Amino acid sequence: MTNPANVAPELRHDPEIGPALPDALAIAMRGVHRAVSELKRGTPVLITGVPGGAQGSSHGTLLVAAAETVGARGLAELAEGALSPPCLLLAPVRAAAVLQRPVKAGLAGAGQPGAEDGVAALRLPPALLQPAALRSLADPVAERLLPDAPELVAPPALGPAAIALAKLGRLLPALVAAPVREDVAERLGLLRVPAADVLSYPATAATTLVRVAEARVPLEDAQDARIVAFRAADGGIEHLAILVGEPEALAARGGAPLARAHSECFTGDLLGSLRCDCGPQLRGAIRRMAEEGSGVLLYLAQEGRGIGLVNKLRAYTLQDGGLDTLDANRALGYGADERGFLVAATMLGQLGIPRVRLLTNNPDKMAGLSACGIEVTERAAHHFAANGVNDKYLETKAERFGHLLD
Ligand SMILES: Nc1nc2c(ncn2[C@@H]2O[C@H](COP(=O)(O)OP(=O)(O)OP(=O)(O)O)[C@@H](O)[C@H]2O)c(=O)[nH]1
Ligand SMILES: [Zn+2]
Repeated sequence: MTNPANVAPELRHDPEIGPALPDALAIAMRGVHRAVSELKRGTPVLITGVPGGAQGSSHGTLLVAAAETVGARGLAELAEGALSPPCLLLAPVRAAAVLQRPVKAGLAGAGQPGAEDGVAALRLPPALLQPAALRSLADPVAERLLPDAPELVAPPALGPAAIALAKLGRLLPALVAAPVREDVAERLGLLRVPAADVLSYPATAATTLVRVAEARVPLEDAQDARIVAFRAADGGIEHLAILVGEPEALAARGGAPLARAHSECFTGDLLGSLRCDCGPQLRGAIRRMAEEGSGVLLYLAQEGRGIGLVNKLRAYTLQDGGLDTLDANRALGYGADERGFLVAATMLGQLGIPRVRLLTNNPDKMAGLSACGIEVTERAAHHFAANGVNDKYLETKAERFGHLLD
């Protein structure tokens, strides 16, 4: 079941050939994908269109480059294409850390998707317009003494879309930005991406998932298991469903199979990291489904609660410095939890499983799946004993994320 609000009415899925994507949607997704790639390789891009403003005019276009990746060439292009001196876009919490004083949240774009806390902008003195200084401004792990103090300026209207684009690339949400000289942008062949396409990308990718492959994979803990792979229509990130027994048959009879929406954790699931409880939760869920005879585990490509593995490693370093798991995410400029539930709901819908008993301690997962059209008939608690390393992590989940303890 998908959230009808997020599905274009003319969009239909054919399991044989994939989704029949309207051209406009396909072009929009491709454009966002390309823009993310440009940012990751340090190339500036243009974000177009102020909501309710002068669409397509140079005032409605923002030239941006990711602070984390931009090098000398990218900065030279940015300087050449900028109509006025560039500023640095940051999450307000990161700006406050740089300035060492409180910064009011919601300076621009508060309430827009992808920018829940708004955006702050810092004026960049010339000494800070170089790659190492920008990385240091962007990254709390790479902080060092700066030669010149930046100051707050009014953020551009397209700031939230710029931050959202960096987050899609799992980059630090920090971008050098300036209004653009259209003639220079044209000459440099810089890519343009509409802000609206960036902001709607997560919902579009989630609702255009298709089943692309499936195989029987007997597991140590569940002999009768299959893996079904799902891929977004733009060829983006892939998600897996691990089916134990025949949960679809149970669902077809009106039953609610055991289900778990498990976010990928490379360190915990694969390496047995003691910092979290993901490994025991993954294997424990599969064991429980095997004991019961059936169940479905959605293995979601949402590493680090949606901030990606690289940022999760940064968050771990911040946690070693004293922050908890929630504040570490925030210090990086990310939200405490960046995951959405539309992907999981779409997968369940396509598997023909509209109602589930959900293995989780996280009330947000139940509410999120319900909001996307999946009926959660019951919560099945999913606790594992602390291991001496993850004790504080589990405490934080209970105290600050509201995870249920029973
Ligand atoms: N950012 C960040 N992510 C973490 C940290 N520790 C674990 N994770 C990630 O958190 C996710 C764990 O998610 P889940 O176990 O599915 O969900 P949950 O919110 O704990 O809820 P449950 O269903 O009760 O387990 C994985 O993507 C991990 O990579 C951390 O310290 N920081
Ligand atoms: Zn983990």
